[in-house]
Amino acid sequence: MLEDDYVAVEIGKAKHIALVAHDGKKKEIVDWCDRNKDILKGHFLCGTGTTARLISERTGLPVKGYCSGPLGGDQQIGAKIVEGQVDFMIFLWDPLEAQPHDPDVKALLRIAVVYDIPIANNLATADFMLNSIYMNDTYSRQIENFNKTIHDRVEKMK
Ligand SMILES: O=C(CO)COP(=O)(O)O
Repeated sequence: MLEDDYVAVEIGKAKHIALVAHDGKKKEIVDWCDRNKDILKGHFLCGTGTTARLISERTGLPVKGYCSGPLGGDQQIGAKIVEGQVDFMIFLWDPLEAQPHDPDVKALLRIAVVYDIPIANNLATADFMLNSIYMNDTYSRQIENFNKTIHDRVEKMK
């Protein structure tokens, strides 16, 4: 493996956290944020439209809201991941209900994996993440050097 196969992404102590929940999971995420607001207030929060609004209303924390999920909010959060503006995501998707924007949901989960973003899809995982030693420290993620991968593929085609 060559040194430049991977690039390091440095993350500061204050994390950029994306919060997303389907309707059947809204109560869970709002209650969880309320329970953890003393920790969350030290970080930058964003979320899909309705989730962000409900969390903000309950906890008083500032949560930057994007569009509602079915109207493109998942895609906006995905774009923020690509731009390096999300450090981890809590996405409580509902395993018991079909979503009209299922392709967007899949795309968001996919791009989060591509960029090695820690994702909590349930509250137990969210608890583990919030209590991780990395929450109070800097952290360095290693992501694949896509520029190099693409360059290598183009070279092979020549
Ligand atoms: O649909 C969502 C995630 O896929 C969430 O969107 P809202 O937070 O706007 O309900």
